Amino acid sequence: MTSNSFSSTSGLPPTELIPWLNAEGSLTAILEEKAGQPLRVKRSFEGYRSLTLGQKKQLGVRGMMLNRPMLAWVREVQLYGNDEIPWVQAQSIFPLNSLKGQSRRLQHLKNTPIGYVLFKRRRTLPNERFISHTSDGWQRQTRYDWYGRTLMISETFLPAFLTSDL
Ligand SMILES: C=C(O[C@@H]1C=C(C(=O)O)C=C[C@H]1O)C(=O)O
Repeated sequence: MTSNSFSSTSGLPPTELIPWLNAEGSLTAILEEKAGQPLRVKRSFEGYRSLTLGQKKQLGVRGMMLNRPMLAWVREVQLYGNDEIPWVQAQSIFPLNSLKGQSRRLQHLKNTPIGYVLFKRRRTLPNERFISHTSDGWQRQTRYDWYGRTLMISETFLPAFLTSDL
């Protein structure tokens, strides 16, 4: 179940981007289909960070917990299709309590796309999605419920994505 809310100062996204912003399931899978080759992932950051108030709210944190410091594992990447310049930049936030048991492997992905793990057994996952326009491009922020663990993935479609043959 996805509820999409468009919030932007410059009206609606370009028509050709809307199916990508709304796509259910793994973005990796449809980017690879478009590229005709495996997605290349370049990591720019991976490690523990203290969450901002905004990030805590996006993760659904409420009440007193909002005022407490909250650590999460954060991964920031650029995703490459069949171009020399990146199509998407992404940030994934895993609150520590979402990194128990099996999901600890999400901290050791290296250049494997998260999508390979998240959508390994299920084509789609329950989620709530927010779409907005940022200075880097149109962005979708998805809060996933992954077997009871909450994680937040933001994906921004960079200008190169729009100029590639859609
Ligand atoms: C979350 C997915 O994985 C993709 C891969 C990412 C990564 O490896 O860090 C981040 C965001 C996604 O675009 C997906 O396939 O939907």
